[in-house]
Amino acid sequence: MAQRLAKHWCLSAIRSPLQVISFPALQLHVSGTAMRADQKDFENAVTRVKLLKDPGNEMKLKLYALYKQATEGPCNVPKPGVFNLINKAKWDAWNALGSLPKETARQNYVDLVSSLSSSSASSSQVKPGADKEQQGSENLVVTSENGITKIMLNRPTKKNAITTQMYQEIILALKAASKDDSTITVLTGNGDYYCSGNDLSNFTDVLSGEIEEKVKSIAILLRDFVDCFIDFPKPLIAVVNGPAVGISVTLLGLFDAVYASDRATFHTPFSQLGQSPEGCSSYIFPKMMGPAKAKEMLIFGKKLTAGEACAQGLVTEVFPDSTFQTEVWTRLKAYSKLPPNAMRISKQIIRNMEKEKLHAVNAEEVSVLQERWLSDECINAVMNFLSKRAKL
Ligand SMILES: CCCCC/C=C/C(=O)SCCNC(=O)CCNC(=O)[C@H](O)C(C)(C)COP(=O)(O)OP(=O)(O)OC[C@H]1O[C@@H](n2cnc3c(N)ncnc32)[C@H](O)[C@@H]1OP(=O)(O)O
Repeated sequence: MAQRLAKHWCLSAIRSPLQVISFPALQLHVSGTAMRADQKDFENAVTRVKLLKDPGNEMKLKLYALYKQATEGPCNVPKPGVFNLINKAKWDAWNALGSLPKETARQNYVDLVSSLSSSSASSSQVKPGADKEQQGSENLVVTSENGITKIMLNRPTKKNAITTQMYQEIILALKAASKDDSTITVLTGNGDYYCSGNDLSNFTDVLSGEIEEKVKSIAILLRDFVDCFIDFPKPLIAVVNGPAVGISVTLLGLFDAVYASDRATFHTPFSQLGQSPEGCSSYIFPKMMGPAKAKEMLIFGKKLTAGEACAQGLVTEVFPDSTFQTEVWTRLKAYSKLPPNAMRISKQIIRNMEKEKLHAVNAEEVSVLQERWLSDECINAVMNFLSKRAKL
């Protein structure tokens, strides 16, 4: 099964064969190689590359070619047939490296990943300063105004599904918000959905290396991501503008207030996806709503309406969709004027009782999920979702 998935993932790494087939032969010489990359640097780069924002087909081919050259040496496998577009493009890229020594390929690979990492990190850096500051990236818009930092998921055509790049950007945005001069922080979505959860294609863009490594790097990312919510020091409010799925629901237990439109629904289809709960929900949900209701959601995937979620304690208050934004933002503006230190201290005293426990729960949930992601049940469910939408 793992092999079947690897094949599927590798194919989906290059989605547009016509685009890559015209890619010119390349002989890559990245400059700035004063420091020689050792095997450890190379392995780190292989792990890091899986967390990068999609660099595009051209760059993927460069990375692929350098990886092959660094690990196997010059290309000496038969050229794929003319109709095998994807593999032919990959073969061409590798073959174009000629007799480039393995060590140089390894160095070039490490340098290339470093340059991609720094450009992707700088595009999501949060800058201090002006009152209405626009930060983040295309998929995550961060603004700060009138004492409120707003982090908005901005991928409405994909129902705000969270990519690995977005997880990293949210971590950076939360870290910056914890230090900026705003009083409260808000997470919301753009468009008709709040968030459709984890982007299911996060598991598919394997360029090279083992699936197990990819899963390991996503597990580390997930743990860091949830840790940020556990440790966030200021009042954190979710403005749930529409349906919420998966991790966007489970995380709500770590917020200080959850305001929902009456159009919102709350769905955690983990069993359907062959997965298990995260976001500390396995601990918080039973405490919050009682074990019976929590299990209906987390084991059987029962979808709740906003009214039901409010009755279970997951949502603070529900507003009619027609007046949702006006009513909620009026409320938030008033909260943002409360004394910030008092709010932080009150949050701290409540959170500190449980912080250690929450970190332990997070670690345990992630470790279970890491195994789930490699299970037949999970692989089949993800492939099923993606294959229905495949455009190739
Ligand atoms: C760091 C790792 C964390 C791992 C832990 C997290 C776990 C989870 O979050 S589990 C939950 C995962 N999410 C889902 O299973 C939801 C999957 N999506 C759907 O079921 C549906 O798309 C929908 C109910 C959210 C919306 O249905 P509908 O109104 O019919 O709209 P479409 O299905 O046509 O979606 C429009 C567009 O958006 C893409 N999309 C939606 N959700 C996701 C997603 N989670 N991942 C990737 N892509 C998603 C969908 O494919 C459509 O794209 P196009 O076909 O390109 O238009």
